[in-house]
Amino acid sequence: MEEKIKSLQDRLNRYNYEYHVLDAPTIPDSEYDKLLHELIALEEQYPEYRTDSSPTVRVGGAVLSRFEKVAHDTPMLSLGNAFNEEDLRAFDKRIRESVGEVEYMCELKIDGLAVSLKYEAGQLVQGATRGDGTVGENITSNLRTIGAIPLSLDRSLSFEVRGEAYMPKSSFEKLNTEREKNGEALFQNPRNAAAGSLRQLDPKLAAKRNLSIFLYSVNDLTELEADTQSGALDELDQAGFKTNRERKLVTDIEGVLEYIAYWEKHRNDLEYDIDGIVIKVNAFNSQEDLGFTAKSPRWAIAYKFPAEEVVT
Ligand SMILES: NC(=O)c1cnc(N)c2cc(Br)sc12
Repeated sequence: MEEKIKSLQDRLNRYNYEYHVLDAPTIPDSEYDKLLHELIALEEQYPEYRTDSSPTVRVGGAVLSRFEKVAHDTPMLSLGNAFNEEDLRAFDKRIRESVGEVEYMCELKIDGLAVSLKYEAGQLVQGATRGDGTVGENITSNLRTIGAIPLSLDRSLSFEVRGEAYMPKSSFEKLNTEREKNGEALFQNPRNAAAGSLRQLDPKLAAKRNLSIFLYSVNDLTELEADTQSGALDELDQAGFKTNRERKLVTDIEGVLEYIAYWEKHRNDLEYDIDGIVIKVNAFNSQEDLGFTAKSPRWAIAYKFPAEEVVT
């Protein structure tokens, strides 16, 4: 019986990955639900086989009275900002004067909530908010309800990954329509809705909010072979994490400016909100040479889109 339960758990975790990470389900939702209920019944009968990484425990957990504070192993820093081409060229000049010619990794700046996920031997052991950058809140039970977050990895990796939890625009519209019907206050934007959802003390409520996540950095690189940001993101893909596929490696600041111009024009075609572009020096050895200021990395900058005129 253990084999049957284990294989059903693995099968459902795979389907979950296809649906939430690849956005390419291979079975209809009805089939997934049928198999999930079959597994729930079997785990009721044989609770000794209900492991922490079983797909049936995504929406478990008691209702918390408050969130425990957790200290981050290394601070979750913010980024320096650039508001125009001049700022970007100044950033590029400073980089090149310091470490010579570099490649840049361009990534969309997701308008959500920065979170940290910790894995030990391939198991998700902790999920936390950024908080003040040094101390965050333990919201593991809420983050476990996000389908795009793997509860266990195929490889027995022990590391911390960081990313941005967000609410897709379509889920935001649906949520506000429902809240309007129930006479509840509306959320101003998907970012506030995502933050409000992850602050729910009852994970069953968070589970209903259809949140997702893009992972974009690994905190301790010992477990990875990659020596560039581009390589690290590809390894996160292979490890089963959802990363943002619009990323682009460019060879100079002209490439950065082209990427920014493209997404300034096409950002509304995305299924999620972005508030800018993150530009990073791609090579980790150059990142190490450049280091950090007290507040942010010297090897990255956030280009902020001009605030959109609100059409009243
Ligand atoms: N791709 C990235 O690095 C990225 C995307 N979206 C964001 N909101 C942030 C914030 C920091 Br700090 S980095 C980053």
